[in-house]
Amino acid sequence: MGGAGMKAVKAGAKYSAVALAAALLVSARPAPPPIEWPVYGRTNAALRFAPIDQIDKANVGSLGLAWYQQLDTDRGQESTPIMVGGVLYVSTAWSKVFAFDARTGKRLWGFDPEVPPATLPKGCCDAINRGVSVANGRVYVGTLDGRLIALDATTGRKLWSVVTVDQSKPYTITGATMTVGRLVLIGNAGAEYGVRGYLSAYDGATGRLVWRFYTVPNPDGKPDGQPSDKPLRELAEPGWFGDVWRKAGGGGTVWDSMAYDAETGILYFGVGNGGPYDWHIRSQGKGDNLFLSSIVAVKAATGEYLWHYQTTPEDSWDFTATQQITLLDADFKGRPRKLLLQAPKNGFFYILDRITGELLSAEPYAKVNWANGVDMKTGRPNIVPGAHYQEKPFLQSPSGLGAHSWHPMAYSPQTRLMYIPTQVMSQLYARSTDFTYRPGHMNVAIDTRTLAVPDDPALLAQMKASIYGELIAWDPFEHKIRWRVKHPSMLNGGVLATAGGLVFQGDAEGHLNAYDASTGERLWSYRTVNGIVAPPISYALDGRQYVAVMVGYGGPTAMYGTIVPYRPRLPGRLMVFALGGKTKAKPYDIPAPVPVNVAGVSSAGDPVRGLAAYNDTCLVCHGFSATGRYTADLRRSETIKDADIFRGVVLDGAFEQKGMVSFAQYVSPERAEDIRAYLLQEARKLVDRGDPDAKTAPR
Ligand SMILES: O=C(O)c1cc(C(=O)O)c2c(n1)C(=O)C(=O)c1cc(C(=O)O)[nH]c1-2
Ligand SMILES: [Ca+2]
Repeated sequence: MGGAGMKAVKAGAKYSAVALAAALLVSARPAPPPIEWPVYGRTNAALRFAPIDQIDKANVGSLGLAWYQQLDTDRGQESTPIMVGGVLYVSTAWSKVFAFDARTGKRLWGFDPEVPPATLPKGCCDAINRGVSVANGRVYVGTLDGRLIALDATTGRKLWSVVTVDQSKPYTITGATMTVGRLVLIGNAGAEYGVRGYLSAYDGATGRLVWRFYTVPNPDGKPDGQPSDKPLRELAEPGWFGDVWRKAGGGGTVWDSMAYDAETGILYFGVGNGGPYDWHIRSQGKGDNLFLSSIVAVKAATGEYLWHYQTTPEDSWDFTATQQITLLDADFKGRPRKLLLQAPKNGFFYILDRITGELLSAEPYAKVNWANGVDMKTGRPNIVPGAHYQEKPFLQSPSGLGAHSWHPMAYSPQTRLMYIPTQVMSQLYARSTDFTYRPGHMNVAIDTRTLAVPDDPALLAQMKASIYGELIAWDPFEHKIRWRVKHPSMLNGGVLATAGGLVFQGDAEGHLNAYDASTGERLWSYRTVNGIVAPPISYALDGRQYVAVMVGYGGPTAMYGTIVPYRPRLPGRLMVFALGGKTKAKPYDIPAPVPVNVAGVSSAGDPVRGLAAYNDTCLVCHGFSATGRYTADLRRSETIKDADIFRGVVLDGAFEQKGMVSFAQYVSPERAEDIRAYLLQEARKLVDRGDPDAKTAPR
């Protein structure tokens, strides 16, 4: 018997009869052996299933906080903690890395790669990082500004660092690294801005580049001297047209998922959307634009191409196939097969034969109106007329945020269900009539003005009600949702399934929840106050099962201010739970909402031009219609009251230390004044409405 059961009994006795009964159940169970969470998806097949059952349906009610650590950043925390050798390794916003004793929470070391704040405007989605990999005594992290760094796992000392991107271009890195044998793999991001995507494999001991797989053709028409040359020449190049993609780089960033099958030596990775979005602008409305929105299989050792499956040919919608790739050996139609499962943004759930790439199943797991199913003979979606939004705007489901984004899903072999965190949201896609490629800017080539938050309270209420999140229990073999839980907001946490018959997920409102994996009944909930987007993990040490999660809301939700509940930006935390845990987290210091005060303030700028400039430059962080959350609410900012002060912030970088760097290379002084005029207009709308936002406090 390990100590865990006994500890739980003692703790339970202090609390309630229910907790005591639950803890007694625990003590009847053999203590779990040590079980690690050694890689991003727990195994390289990425089921995110923890084979530990100490915490189960009967006793989860007595789960409590064992320890926590407050982080030094209040931006989005997306990382999956890695637990090996009794140490928890996490990355945080700004690509920092920390090591903690997994039992006690004692901090062992920290590493700050000192990412320049000026990197922030190069990225779409906050200063996030999804995690490290740990192998051969080293910890590997990709940094927002495009470096790959190896640290000594014992001391956190830097061993080597290489630049993996052209830092003069708008590349960023948000994805977790992955190690396969002696190789460390890292992708990059930036398809919204204009880059060419690729995946790199480095020698983990030295940092030497071993191979690189580019996902779209070289705009110069030259070979790269890499294993992607041949498939790009033979398969991809004939399907790209015109010049716009050459300037913009084409997109196809590998910003999230990878999976590895050690038995076959095959590496799988997901490729992102096209840049710019509109296929008619990007490629003259012709060609499939390989390998955009594709799952690609290569030999891990060499990067040699094996097969690909393109989920969204003719991508015009930011439909990435970078979402989690899960490898599963299971019976499919009565025959044991090696399967690959993915729920990409486009709303279809795909099952492929992972050896041959053959498409076995493609069924919608969410509302899909851009395609009438997938043709199983050709593997192509039947794209509906009008979905390309050329004649008129198209109200599309799913939205560009995806029915499912990077937030990890989990599969339980016990229930044979896939638990997927989804978004219920449609998006009005409208053609941009005046697109010209501008280096370093957002280069999406859609009209973002159609995405404005409505002023009319009734329309706004309608919009809010139509956008939310769900956790669905998807039966991949019967194509049915077995249960669903509705969340008030979209973009909730990633998912963990455990052998205790439980599914854990955090939500945007800041609860960590445990559900019955069979029914979806909520059995336990812990209020963190901050929001959660990261996935929980579970491990066992000294006979005690732990559940760990990074807490801290952020990511692209900043764009959707008014349509998600008000959350002030709060410092992130790593929180670790166990049965009978009784640590009390210190209450957050929650700042009061700032009232709007623009009486008597005027501007010589033009608010209409200001809106266009704002959407180009400010929108991604400060939100549609300036309603953004998690960054300064510009309608309440003192800076908009004075032209000189506003210019000082926008053009001279007065708030650089907060991450608001100078935008002088993107915005002229005249345009800055137009933006100020637009912000004053939006602030006055708040005043006219009686500032309802300011009354909303965190629940
Ligand atoms: O095309 C890209 O390069 C790219 C990168 C990223 C990223 O690096 O996080 C996201 C996206 N696209 C994207 O489309 C998207 O919806 C998204 C959501 C998030 C997030 O962290 O929540 N990142 C990204
Ligand atoms: Ca994207």
